[in-house]
Amino acid sequence: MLIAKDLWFRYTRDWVVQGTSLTVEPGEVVGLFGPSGSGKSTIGKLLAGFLTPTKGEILVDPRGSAHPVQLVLQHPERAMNPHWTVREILAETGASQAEVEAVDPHLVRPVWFDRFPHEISGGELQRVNLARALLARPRYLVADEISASLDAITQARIWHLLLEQARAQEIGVVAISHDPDLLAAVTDRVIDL
Ligand SMILES: Nc1ncnc2c1ncn2[C@@H]1O[C@H](COP(=O)(O)OP(=O)(O)OP(=O)(O)O)[C@@H](O)[C@H]1O
Repeated sequence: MLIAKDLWFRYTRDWVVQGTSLTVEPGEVVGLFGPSGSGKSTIGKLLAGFLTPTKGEILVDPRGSAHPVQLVLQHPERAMNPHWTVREILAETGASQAEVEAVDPHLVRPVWFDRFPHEISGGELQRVNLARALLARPRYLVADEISASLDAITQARIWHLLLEQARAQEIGVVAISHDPDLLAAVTDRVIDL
């Protein structure tokens, strides 16, 4: 279980996260909804350990994973070295070549392995980003607006692939979005900030 207990956080003087608590079960998909500036991305970064709460605590059952909570962001190109091929980007997780080549071909098409990020589309690059997060064998995945800049068909495809992997590997997912229709379609329940 991923448990956040009474989280408080501020970057400067004002509190951005004020006493948020949540739990995510293995395999559960929980939505985080709220208006712009309500602290959704900050909570995502706290859950993934990119930020440390000013008050409160986060408890994670790692179940054997060295990186139990992975964060996937909206702009994959900002999270990747543009001079690396897709193969090198996936191997950054410490995965062997055999593990990289065993990635679900529905998620990463083998013809992309030797291409650079600018040689595949934005939706395809987001699939590589997702595959990289999954190769780290997370128990929980925080998906922060991962499909916000994609067209409806690509958005549906990404979520279908993510949910399929999450179900198969019992990964708990926190889906951050300002789109209530998307959250209704992909989550088991939604926390409204
Ligand atoms: N690095 C930072 N330094 C200072 N303030 C920040 C920083 N990052 C975010 N903030 C502020 O924290 C508040 C919450 O931001 P956050 O990005 O968590 O909100 P959000 O709900 O994800 O918003 P959006 O839906 O617009 O992405 C905002 O008022 C923002 O200006």
